[in-house]
Amino acid sequence: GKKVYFNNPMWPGEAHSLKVESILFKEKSDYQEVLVFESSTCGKVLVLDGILQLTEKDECAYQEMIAHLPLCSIPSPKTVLVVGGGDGGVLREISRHSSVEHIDICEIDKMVIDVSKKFFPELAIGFEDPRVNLHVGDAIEFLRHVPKGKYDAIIVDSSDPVGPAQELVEKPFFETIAQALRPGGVLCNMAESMWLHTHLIEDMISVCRETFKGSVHYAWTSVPTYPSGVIGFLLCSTEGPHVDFFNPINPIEKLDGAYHHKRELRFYNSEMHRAAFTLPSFLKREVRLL
Ligand SMILES: NCCCN[C@H]1CC[C@H](N)CC1
Repeated sequence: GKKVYFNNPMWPGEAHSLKVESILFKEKSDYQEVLVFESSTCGKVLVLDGILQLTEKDECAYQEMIAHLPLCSIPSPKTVLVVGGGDGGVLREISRHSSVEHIDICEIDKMVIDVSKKFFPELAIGFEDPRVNLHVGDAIEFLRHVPKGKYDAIIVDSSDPVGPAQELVEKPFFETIAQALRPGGVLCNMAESMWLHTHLIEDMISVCRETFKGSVHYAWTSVPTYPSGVIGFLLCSTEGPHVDFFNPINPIEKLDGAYHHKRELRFYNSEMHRAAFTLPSFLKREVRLL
């Protein structure tokens, strides 16, 4: 029959295509168009406003890295906040940490949560953890009412800074994150592709260097279906007890919860953690990490 392909916009003039078997869901929420389709090669795919968010095949890389890079960098994370992350995948990973007692998640679009529960049960299982407190709303508003120094770790699992997530890369937002973290607390923020967004990364790093007086580092990993096949993370710590992001003080291998929800880790381990912070020379120069 007719070949139907979804084209994920990579950068002007570039796109990554996935063959579509069938469309499973397509509706507009109050914030964006939500699309789910069955692909020929990567399982089910979640798309928001035409931009690929995750596929069943490689979501493990993104969700495991964005959750364990921060949580394995501090001795005993207890309180965690997730900004975005409405598909539940990051929650699934956080719940591997038995030291965690309280998880807040602030997702602006309830349709993303409902769609994930229906089509991505292996991710939405994260919402079943009794430590999870769901807040549906704007994270900027949510963070305004958070007591100073409440969280050990904050994970910003956002979509691209266009549309609903635009404000999540601006300085005021990072300032509210810093005040919500305890001394020596950590932020892990999705930070785009080193091949496509070096100026955005440069801007984010300079804002974070002004805002987080501990340390600021860029890490990256392979997610084949993301633009250019890689995605980055900004790891920041507030002033206080030193955080050595390069050597996990709380290695996942020693956690009993490493095997959780009857699901083993598929991607993250302590070697991948260390490797994630090694950077190509062009990036070191671009973001003045030389
Ligand atoms: N929990 C999955 C969220 C995915 N985050 C983003 C999707 C769009 C990409 N260009 C960047 C990561």
